[in-house]
Amino acid sequence: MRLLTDEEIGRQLEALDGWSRDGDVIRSTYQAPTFAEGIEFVRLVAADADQMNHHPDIEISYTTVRWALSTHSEGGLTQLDIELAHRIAEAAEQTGAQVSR
Ligand SMILES: C[C@H](O)[C@H](O)[C@H]1CNC2=NC(N)=NC(=O)C2=N1
Repeated sequence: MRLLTDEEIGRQLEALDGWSRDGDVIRSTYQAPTFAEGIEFVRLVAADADQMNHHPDIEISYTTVRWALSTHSEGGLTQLDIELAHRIAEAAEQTGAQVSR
């Protein structure tokens, strides 16, 4: 999978609420209603990640879930990171997690 251009990344991030670029990584922070729902949120994304064979960095702190996406094998951002960010947004909807700013 090829690296995305700066322009491709910027344009696609406009359609992803709560995500921002930090160099070779895209990041977001979500708040889940409860710790258990935060874990369920992570569990749903874990299943998607295994299916895609593309895995996020995850930091869980009580009801706060922080995500960092990058394609390690390419050393930057690819379409897989954008796709996984969309799947995270869907899992958030299913578990009541909200973008945190
Ligand atoms: C062998 C396997 O395909 C690789 O280790 C995969 C697994 N998941 C991955 N996830 C991410 N985010 N980047 C990778 O380069 C990557 N590589």
